Amino acid sequence: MTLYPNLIIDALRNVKYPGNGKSLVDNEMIEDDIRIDGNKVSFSIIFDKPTDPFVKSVVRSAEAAIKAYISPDVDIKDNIAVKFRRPVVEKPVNPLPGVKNIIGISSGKGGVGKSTVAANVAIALAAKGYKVGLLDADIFGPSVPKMFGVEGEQLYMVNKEGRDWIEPVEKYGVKMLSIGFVVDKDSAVLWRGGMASNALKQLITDAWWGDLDYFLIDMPPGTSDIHLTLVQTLPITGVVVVSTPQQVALADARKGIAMFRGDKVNVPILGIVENMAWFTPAPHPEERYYIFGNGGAVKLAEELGVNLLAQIPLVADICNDADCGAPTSTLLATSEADSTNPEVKAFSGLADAIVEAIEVRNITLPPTHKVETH
Ligand SMILES: Nc1ncnc2c1ncn2[C@@H]1O[C@H](COP(=O)(O)OP(=O)(O)OP(=O)(O)O)[C@@H](O)[C@H]1O
Repeated sequence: MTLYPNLIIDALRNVKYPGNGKSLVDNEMIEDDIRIDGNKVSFSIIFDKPTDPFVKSVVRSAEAAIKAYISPDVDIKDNIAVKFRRPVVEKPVNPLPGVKNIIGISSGKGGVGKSTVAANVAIALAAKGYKVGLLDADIFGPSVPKMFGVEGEQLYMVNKEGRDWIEPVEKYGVKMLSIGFVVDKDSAVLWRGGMASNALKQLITDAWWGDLDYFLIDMPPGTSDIHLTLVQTLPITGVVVVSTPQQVALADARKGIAMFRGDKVNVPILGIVENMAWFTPAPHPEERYYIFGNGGAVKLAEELGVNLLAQIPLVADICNDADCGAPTSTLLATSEADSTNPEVKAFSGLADAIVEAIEVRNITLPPTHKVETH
């Protein structure tokens, strides 16, 4: 009887691993250490983990297959060694080592102006001289590219440190990427959770964000798998919650805050922004009409013990400027800057309030940790 390794392999093709019904060979469970010495054959079978319930039965089936398909004279009994794949220990790495502060911009409810606030704050911070990044993670309505006038922008790669990275689009001094660049706007919401999460992770970890003072993330409204992905991918320094004065919006903001404050997530709340706090007609800048209610956000902030970072008026120009691809805060960086313009002042004041809240948070609280997956 002449024995050779392929004969052994062919016999083992008949042994199925009960865990998935595929053969030991297809599962790459046969170690490349087959030894033949006369009639004596030895080799190793590799299992994922020592707790695998099929170790014994698989070894017995392999012995039987070799005797059945080659010859009963093969000396195989007790010659099969069992090995286990080494567990892959993931080192906790900081995916954005050059980023000092990561700020989530969130809302309990859609349509309250979260993206408008994120875009204007990012641009205001850049106008004040900070290095700023903005990630539009709102898979339900990625609106930041439109607000920056870069819809349909082609993404480029940049080679740094020996590999290719996605290069964020830079406009108004802000480095920006949007889930809208990689997912068709109308179908994003139909993506299976895992696909959207993976695309988002790529925009965080495979992009060359470089050194940033503030990395803002426009989160989807409410609570979703995407929130979980974000807190598992990044140590978020703090969250800004945007709400309108309506009771329904405030109730949802309260739920959002509870999620971030929960034991499992544990991300500090930097404060609440009350958007569309009142309506001021352009010809009468001193007048305020509280069309969505008055005082609700102030009360909620007090009750939950968080800052009310700013009250932003409802002004047609805020909407028009964003629709035209040049959010109101771009005026801060131009000679058109008008210190009496209430909406420009409101966003500038909000940017200052966020800088201050981050400073206080960094002094009073330990760094946030990514939420670990088990
Ligand atoms: N203070 C404001 N004054 C006037 N219009 C505003 C103001 N804030 C936001 N808007 C307008 O309201 C609409 C919704 O804003 P935006 O897209 O920022 O909301 P959102 O909370 O991000 O919504 P979604 O969660 O659905 O993405 C936009 O047309 C925007 O221009």
